[in-house]
Amino acid sequence: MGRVGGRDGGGGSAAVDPVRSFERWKKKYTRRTKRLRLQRKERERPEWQVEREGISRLVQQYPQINADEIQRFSDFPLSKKTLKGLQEAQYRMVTEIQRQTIGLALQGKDVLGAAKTGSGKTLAFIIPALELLYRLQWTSADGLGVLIISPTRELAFQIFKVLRKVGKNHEFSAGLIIGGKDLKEESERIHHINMLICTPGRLLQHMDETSYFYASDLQMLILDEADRILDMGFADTMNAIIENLPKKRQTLLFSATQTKSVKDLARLSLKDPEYVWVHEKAKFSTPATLDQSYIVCELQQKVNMLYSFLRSHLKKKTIVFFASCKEVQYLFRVFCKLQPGLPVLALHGKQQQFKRMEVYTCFVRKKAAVLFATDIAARGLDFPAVNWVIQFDCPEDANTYIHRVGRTARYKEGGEALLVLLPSEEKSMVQQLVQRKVPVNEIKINPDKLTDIQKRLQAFLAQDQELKEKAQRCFVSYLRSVYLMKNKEVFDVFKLPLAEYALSLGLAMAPRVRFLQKVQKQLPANESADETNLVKETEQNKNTISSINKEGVEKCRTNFSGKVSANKAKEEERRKETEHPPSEEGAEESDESEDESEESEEEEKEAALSSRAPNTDSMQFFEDDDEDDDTKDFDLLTVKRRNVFGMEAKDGPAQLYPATDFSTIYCASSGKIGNTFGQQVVDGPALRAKMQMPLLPSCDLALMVA
Ligand SMILES: Nc1ncnc2c1ncn2[C@@H]1O[C@H](COP(=O)(O)OP(=O)(O)OP(=O)(O)O)[C@@H](O)[C@H]1O
Repeated sequence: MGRVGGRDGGGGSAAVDPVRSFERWKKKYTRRTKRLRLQRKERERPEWQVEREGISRLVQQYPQINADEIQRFSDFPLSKKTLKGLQEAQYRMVTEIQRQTIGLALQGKDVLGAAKTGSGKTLAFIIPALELLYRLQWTSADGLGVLIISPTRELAFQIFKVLRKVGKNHEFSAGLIIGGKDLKEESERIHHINMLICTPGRLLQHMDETSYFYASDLQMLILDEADRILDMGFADTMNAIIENLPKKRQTLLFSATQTKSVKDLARLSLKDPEYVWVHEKAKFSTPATLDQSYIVCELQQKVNMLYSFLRSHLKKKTIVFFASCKEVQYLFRVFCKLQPGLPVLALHGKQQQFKRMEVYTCFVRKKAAVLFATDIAARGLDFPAVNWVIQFDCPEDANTYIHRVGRTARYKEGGEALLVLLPSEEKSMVQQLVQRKVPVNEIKINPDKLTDIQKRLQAFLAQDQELKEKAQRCFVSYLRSVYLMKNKEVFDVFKLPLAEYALSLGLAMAPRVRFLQKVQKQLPANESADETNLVKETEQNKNTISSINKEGVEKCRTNFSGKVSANKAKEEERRKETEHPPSEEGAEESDESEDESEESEEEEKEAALSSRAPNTDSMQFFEDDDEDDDTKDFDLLTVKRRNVFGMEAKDGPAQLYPATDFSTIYCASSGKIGNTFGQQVVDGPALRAKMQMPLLPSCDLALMVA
C-alpha cells in the first residue's frame, strides 16, 4: 500500500514531474557527450605525444629517487614497457647494486659500479639503457644509441638474452656483433641496430672497416666486466674504441673487482663518475652464502681426488676449473670413459662457438652434472643452481679465484667451493686469498676414501693411441700453464713431480718437454752443476727438477722468450694456452696441432660411442646407484670438514659405476644445432626460429628486441 501511495500520492512529486526528470536527463547526457568528445580527442592524439607526456611525468620524478627507499623495481620511475618486461621475467625486488646504481644512471650520471659476482649487475645497466632510449623516443632510423661491450662472446650472448627478456615490450632493435661471421654481411645490417652488444676486437674492426658504422649519435656506452676486458689484453683496443666515440654520452662501467687498470679505464671513459662499490665495506669479498674450503693435494693425486669427489656428489651440479684446454680435453675424454655416474661436459676455448653455447645450455638444463672448463667459463657466465665449484688447478690470482667461485652462490643462493692446492702453492695462495678478504678453510682428504683410477687410465691409453697423445698434450700443456704464470711465489714448474704426474694421467713415462729443456740449456754456466742434473732428470723422467735456482731460471726465461717485455708476452701466451692454445707445437710435445672441428668430431664420436655401448658392468649396478639421493650428499656435506670424500666402501671398484647420462654427453659433443652465438652458422630463419636466436640474419631484422 505504502508503495503505491508513495508513487502516486503527493509525497513523490519530483519523481513524476516530467519537466524536472527531462532536465536531469539532459544534464547527464551533456556531461557524457562532453566526456566522450574529450576521450575521442585524446585518442586522436598521436601516440608519441601521449608517450611524451608520460615520459615527462617520469623524468619529473628522477630528482626525487632515493636509493634508500627503493625495494622493488616498481619503486623506480620506469616506463610501463620496462616494468612489464621485468614483471614477466619474474624480477620484482632489486638487488643492492641495482638499488644503488639504477637511480644514478636514470639521472644521467656516469657510474662505475663494482659488486661481487652474481649480484645482478646485468640488470643494473640494461634497465637504464632501455629507459634512456625510451625517454628519447628512439627509433630504428636513429641508429646506434647504446653500445654494450663485453669481454667474451658467451657473456655478450647472455646479456643479449636478458635484454630480450626485459626489453621485449620496447620496439628498439638490438644486435650481437661477436666475430666469427663474414664482416661484410654484418656491415650491411649494423646501421639498423639501436642497441649493440659486442666484443671489443670485432667492434674495432667494424669501426675501422665498415663505412656504414656510425656511432656519432651514441647516447650510452656500457662496459661490462671491465676487469676481464683488460685482463684479456684489450686495453689498447678499448682506448681506440673510446677515441672513436662521441664525447657527449653517458657511460656505465661495471666490474666484479676493483683493480688499478679498471680505475685507469674509468678515468679514460667516465666523466665525474659516481662510484658505487656495494661490497666495499663488506667483511668478505665473496657472497656470504658461499662456503669455501681448500685442500692440499699432491699433483699425482689430483685426478684420483677429482674422481672420488664426483663419485660422492652424484646428485650435484659441479663446475671444475682447469688451467688449460688440453687438460679439459683429455680429462673430459677419460672421465666419459670412466662413467663416474653423472653427465660429464666440457667447455673450453678450442671448441667452436656454437658448441660452446650448446654445452652451456645443456649444463644449464641439467639438475646434476659436472662441467670441466677453462677460465673461459669463469667470469660473468650465469649458470643457475650450481652446487660446487672445484678449482682443480690453482687460479692465477685471487681475482680469478673470486670470479671462478662466483659461478655458484648466485643471487642469494647457497654454494660450495673447493680449491685444490699443491703443497708448493698453499702458503702464497692462501695468503693472497686472506688479503682479498676471501674466507677459506683448509679441509683434509681422507686417503682411505680416495679411489685410485691410475690403472684404469693406463688401460685406456694402452688401447687407444690417440687418447695417449691427448694425455701427453695434457701433461705438457699443464706444465706450460704453470711455467707461464706470473706469480712465481705460487707457481714453480720446477717443483713439480713430473714422473708421478705422468703416471697419474695414465702415461707410462713423462713426455719430453721441449720448452723446459730449452730453458735448462740456456741456464748460465755458473749454475750448471745443479742444472745439468736437472736436464738429466727431466730426460730420464725423474721425479722433480726443483733444485733450479730461481733467479737463473728467470734470466733464462727472458732469454728463452727473446723479449724483455716478457711479462706481457708471457701473459698473452698464458692466455692462449688456457683459452686459445696454439695450434702447433713441437714434435716432442706430441704434435699438438689439431683443429677445433677435428676436436669436436672426436668428442662427438667419443660421446656417441659411450652412449651406444654403455659398460654392461656399470648397467648391472645402475639400480643401486640410482638409489643415491641427495640425503647421501647431505651426509657427506655435513661431515665434509672431516671427510669431503666420504664415500661408502662400495664405491671403490671400477665396475660399480652407474650408467652415465649419455644424452648429456652426446649433447655436449655433437654439432647438431646451429650456431647459438649468432655469428658463425647462420643457416636460415628456420634454424633461428628453432633456437629463438638473436642472429644477425641475412634477410630480416630478427635483431628486434620486441
Ligand atoms: N632483481 C633480481 N631479482 C631476481 N633475480 C635476479 C635479480 N637480479 C639478478 N638476478 C639473477 O641473479 C643472477 C646473477 O645476475 P647477473 O648475471 O646480472 O650477476 P653479475 O653481478 O653480473 O655476476 P657476474 O659478476 O658473475 O657477471 C642471474 O641469474 C639473474 O637472473
